[in-house]
Amino acid sequence: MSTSALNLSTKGPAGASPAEGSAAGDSVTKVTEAAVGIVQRDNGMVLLGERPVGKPWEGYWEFPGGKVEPNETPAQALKRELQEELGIIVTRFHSWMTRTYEYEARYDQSGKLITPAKAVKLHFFIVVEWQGDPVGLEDQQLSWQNPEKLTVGPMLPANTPILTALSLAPVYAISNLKEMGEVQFFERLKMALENGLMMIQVREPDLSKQDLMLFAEHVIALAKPFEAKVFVNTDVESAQQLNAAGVHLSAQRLMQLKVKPEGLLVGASCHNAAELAHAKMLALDYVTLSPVKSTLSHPNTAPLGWATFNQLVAGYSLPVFALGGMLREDLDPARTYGAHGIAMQRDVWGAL
Ligand SMILES: Nc1nc2c([nH]c(=O)n2[C@@H]2O[C@H](COP(=O)(O)OP(=O)(O)OP(=O)(O)O)[C@@H](O)[C@H]2O)c(=O)[nH]1
Ligand SMILES: [Mg+2]
Repeated sequence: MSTSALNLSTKGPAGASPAEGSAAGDSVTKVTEAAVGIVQRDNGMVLLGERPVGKPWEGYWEFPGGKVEPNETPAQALKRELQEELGIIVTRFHSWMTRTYEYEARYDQSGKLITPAKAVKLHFFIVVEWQGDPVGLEDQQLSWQNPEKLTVGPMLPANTPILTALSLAPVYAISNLKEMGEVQFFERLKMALENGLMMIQVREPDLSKQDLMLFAEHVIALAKPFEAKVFVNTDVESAQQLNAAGVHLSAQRLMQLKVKPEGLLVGASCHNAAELAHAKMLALDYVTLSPVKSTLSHPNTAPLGWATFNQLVAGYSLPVFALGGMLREDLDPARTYGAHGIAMQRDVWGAL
């Protein structure tokens, strides 16, 4: 059934009392915990399923998964749900983000309650290896989708930021004009783009404002045919003026920001729990967390190490790029410690 045709409203009609009572509809007393699997192929395509008829939000598309049962960890729930719903055995996965979402009650035009208000805490996992071919064992339709160009819908409303997060590639390159010089930098950038680099940050604190704008313009022009995203480490207005995919805020700019700007992606540099909490409150699109290892860029800062990194990002709601002394081979370990990906200023330009 197509739910989009129902003309649903999230509020009861003015003056009408919902047939099943507003107490049942509006009050959220407990939080439902669920484990959700982003089953992802090497080419980035993810598996979506349509919620079956008879379930709340039937007809909406979601990632496979379901409720965490008592005495079960979210990871155990993930494995069980994916076996029950898809018939696959999950063999390798990373815990990714944890987000809470409050669904408002929905009523039809006569005021009858369709789905009650509900709070969910979703534990997302990226599933990278599994046995068997996924089959819709609950009569749900399945579809492999490019998260940036969905051809099915509507998606469950909680999942919009999840799709944005999935549009951020796991390898994030930071410009290094100072050490490489212009000729080598642009040569390596072109090579990297041809080899699949999709996320670039222009970060050149030593350039004048005017030179930074010119440099960023050039990087954006080169990245465009590859649909690679360029984030500029500057103020929001300058990034908007450049028509960059996003802005990357320093920790200082982050802590001064009160509301997330609209119209571009927004990421920020974090180094501690307070900065992570502020980025979460603003619902930014991603953060970097550094320095994980000791790094040439910040020789006097003590590295966090993977254990502290892991503690800081456990249960966090935004995608986190590990930064600081990262090598390309750190991507896998970074993901096992809860990172979305890794950001690099040096190794990425040499190894591609
Ligand atoms: N599986 C799944 N659930 C999601 C997603 N996004 C989201 O808000 N949810 C919410 O998380 C909860 C998970 O529930 P589910 O309906 O899949 O649970 P389940 O498989 O255990 O179903 P059952 O209770 O009918 O046996 C629901 O409240 C659902 O609305 C998503 O992408 N995938
Ligand atoms: Mg389910």
